[in-house]
Amino acid sequence: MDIRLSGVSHRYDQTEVLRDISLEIPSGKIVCIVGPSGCGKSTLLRLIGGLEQPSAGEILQVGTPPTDCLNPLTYVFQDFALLPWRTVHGNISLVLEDHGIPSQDADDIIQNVLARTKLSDFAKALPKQLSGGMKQRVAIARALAVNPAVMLMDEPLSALDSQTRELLMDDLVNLWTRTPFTAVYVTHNLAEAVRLGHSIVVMSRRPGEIREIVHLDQPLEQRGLGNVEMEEKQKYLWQLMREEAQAADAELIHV
Ligand SMILES: Nc1ncnc2c1ncn2[C@@H]1O[C@H](COP(=O)(O)OP(=O)(O)OP(=O)(O)O)[C@@H](O)[C@H]1O
Repeated sequence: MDIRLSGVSHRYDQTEVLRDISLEIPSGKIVCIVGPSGCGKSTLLRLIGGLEQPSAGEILQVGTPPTDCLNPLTYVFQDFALLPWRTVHGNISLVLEDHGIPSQDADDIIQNVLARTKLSDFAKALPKQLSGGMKQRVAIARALAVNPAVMLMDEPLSALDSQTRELLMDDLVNLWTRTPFTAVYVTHNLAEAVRLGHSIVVMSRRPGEIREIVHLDQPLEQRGLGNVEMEEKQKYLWQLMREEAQAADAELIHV
């Protein structure tokens, strides 16, 4: 299933947040969204997820979700959003219980997503026993359990230290390489965007408009640390963003 945004604009009362966003999110690709603080990235994700309706324009789901899809649009948040009193297995089973999946089928799904996220040995652990990186892997496993058409990822790695972030990026690349998934991935971090994005949407400061869409052809598994082509792309993205980020910063100071 693809997602197609056409002429999407959004405002909160007097504040114009997004202006005339037209964008395709093709099935099986990761589309990163970058832009200065407050330019409307999270708002855009909420609009795609149907949590809010755009003030203008439309957002279409084109085609059908994958078979066995329980939830076409599934979020992965920065703060993991795990229930502290439930084990890893219990946190994942919760979303399947919500859909009335029989327990044997649910167990099969949980074993599968735990294996894919390298968490099989931690099924009985509680969130407080896990590192930040492991907690986010649980959140990703929980998202995968519903076999979503599109994962909506709002700065999923930004609460983690830089080494853990690198490891999680490798995990996401491995996960995608084995079974491609579709994601809209909001980040402030340009290194993350060039490591994970098949395309990178660069937004202007608020009201957020698309300034440019940068396409990256190099396969994800070839984009390790020190990759010269990716460093060039990252520099280019920063050039695009620098003025917008400075201006957004100045605007915030004068609020
Ligand atoms: N529910 C809301 N009601 C009113 N204003 C809102 C609401 N949600 C967001 N905003 C405003 O909309 C603008 C865009 O917010 P949003 O969180 O989408 O930006 P962002 O690009 O994700 O920001 P950041 O990079 O800092 O996370 C901000 O000025 C914010 O204050």
